[in-house]
Amino acid sequence: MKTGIIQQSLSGFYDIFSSGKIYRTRARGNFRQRKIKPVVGDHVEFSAENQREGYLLKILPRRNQLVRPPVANVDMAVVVTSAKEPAFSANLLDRQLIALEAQKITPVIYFSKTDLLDEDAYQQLLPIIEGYQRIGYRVFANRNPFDPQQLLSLTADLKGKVVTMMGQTGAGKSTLLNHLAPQLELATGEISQALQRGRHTTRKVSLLEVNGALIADTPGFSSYETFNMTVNDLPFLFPEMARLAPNCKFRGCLHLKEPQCAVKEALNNGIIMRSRYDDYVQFHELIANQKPNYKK
Ligand SMILES: Nc1nc2c(ncn2[C@@H]2O[C@H](COP(=O)(O)OP(=O)(O)OP(=O)(O)O)[C@@H](O)[C@H]2O)c(=O)[nH]1
Ligand SMILES: [Zn+2]
Repeated sequence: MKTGIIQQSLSGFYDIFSSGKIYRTRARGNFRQRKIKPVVGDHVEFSAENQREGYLLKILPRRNQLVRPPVANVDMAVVVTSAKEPAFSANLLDRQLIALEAQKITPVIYFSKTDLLDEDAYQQLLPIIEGYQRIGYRVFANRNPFDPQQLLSLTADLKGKVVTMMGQTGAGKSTLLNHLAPQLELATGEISQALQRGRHTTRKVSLLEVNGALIADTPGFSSYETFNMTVNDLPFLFPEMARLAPNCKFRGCLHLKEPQCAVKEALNNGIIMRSRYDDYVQFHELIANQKPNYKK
């Protein structure tokens, strides 16, 4: 018995990465009767005499699972955030960050198009960059988005992880992938095409090996989806607020109107970014007013 990660799922076959090799397997008969369908990124047990005909035996518990693209056990997402064209939006960035926090996927923030900013505009971006760094996020925001040193350290962060790209259309996801993996020119050509194609087209999903990382060849879930967390979970998806919550007078403090709230105090002392807090309040209201779509 061997263990590995499903790299690609294609008309009934599952290609599995295991100790540097790829094994083509099929699901065992009894497997199909169960409800659970293997997806790319699944950690699995399988048996194989050779690399061409093996059997997928068992899916190990999933840490998380994305629907678009269908990938399990995603470790990290690169949030490609445009500094200009389209203009930087802290609100959009925060939406993406909480969606990732909710799934326990580590965000990495990569600012694209910083080369298009004039010096004044770049200086204005610096406190924002520092703000996100203070929260604890890894932020890449070099003046030159394709600075070789920056690309190397991003590559180092992704190494050994299952990664998906995230970011609004036009942010520069495929451009970044092309820079991370110029050696994959053909494959990344396919990526660009795949990204151009409509979202409604079903296509195969695979994890591409890029400098030791496994990167989903289609971008991650959209941040425009409805918020699928509760108002009580929301404060925990802002790490800087979650850290302070134990100091609030009330347990379960939502940091809104409650007295002796450590988060509000930190906000007034300039420790918590105003834009983050405003987004928190806005998301809270959106969730509170959202009609549950899973119950009839
Ligand atoms: N100057 C500059 N242009 C960039 C940068 N990143 C991307 N672009 C340009 O922005 C446009 C959009 O980039 P893409 O990589 O296609 O964006 P995407 O996020 O993959 O977009 P979708 O496929 O629509 O989701 C292209 O014309 C890129 O050449 C950057 O850092 N600097
Ligand atoms: Zn509070």
